[in-house]
Amino acid sequence: MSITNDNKFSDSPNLEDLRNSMQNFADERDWEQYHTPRNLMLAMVGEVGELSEIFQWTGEVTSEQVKNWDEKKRQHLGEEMSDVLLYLIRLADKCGIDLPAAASRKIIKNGEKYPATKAFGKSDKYTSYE
Ligand SMILES: Nc1ccn([C@H]2C[C@H](O)[C@@H](COP(=O)(O)OP(=O)(O)OP(=O)(O)O)O2)c(=O)n1
Repeated sequence: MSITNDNKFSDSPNLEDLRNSMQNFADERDWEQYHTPRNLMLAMVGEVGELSEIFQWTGEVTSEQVKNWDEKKRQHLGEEMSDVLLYLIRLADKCGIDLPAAASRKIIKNGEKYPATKAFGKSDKYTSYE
C-alpha cells in the first residue's frame, strides 16, 4: 500500500548549501568561538522546546488540521523547525559528521531493523520481534 503525500521539498538549497550559509553566518559575526559542539547541541534542544510549545496543550492534531492552521501560525511552525535543522546542520559540521550521508545510512539500517514483513501495521520496538 502506498501513501500519497502532496508535499514536496524544494531541490534547493540542499544540506550542503545550508551548512555553507551557517558557516558564513558564523564567520561574519566572529561566532565560531561560541559554536562549540556542546553549545550548539544545547541551542538545538532549546529550539526543540520552542517547537514543542506550538503543540503544547493543543491535544492531538492531525496533519490535515496543521495544514489548515492560519498562515501566521504555519510560518511560526516553519521557523521553529528551521532553527532546529540549522543548529543540527551546524552541530554536524562542527563534529565532522557528513549529515546527509549519515542519515542515508541510518535509513538503510532502520529498514534492516524494521523489515516491513515484521513491522507492517505495528509500532512495536524492534526488540519485541521474535
Ligand atoms: N549564537 C547564535 C544565535 C543564533 N543563531 C541562529 C541559528 C538559529 O536559526 C537562530 C536562533 O536565533 P535566536 O536565538 O534569536 O532564536 P529565535 O529565532 O527562536 O528567537 P526567539 O528566541 O526570540 O523566538 O539564529 C546562531 O546560529 N548562533
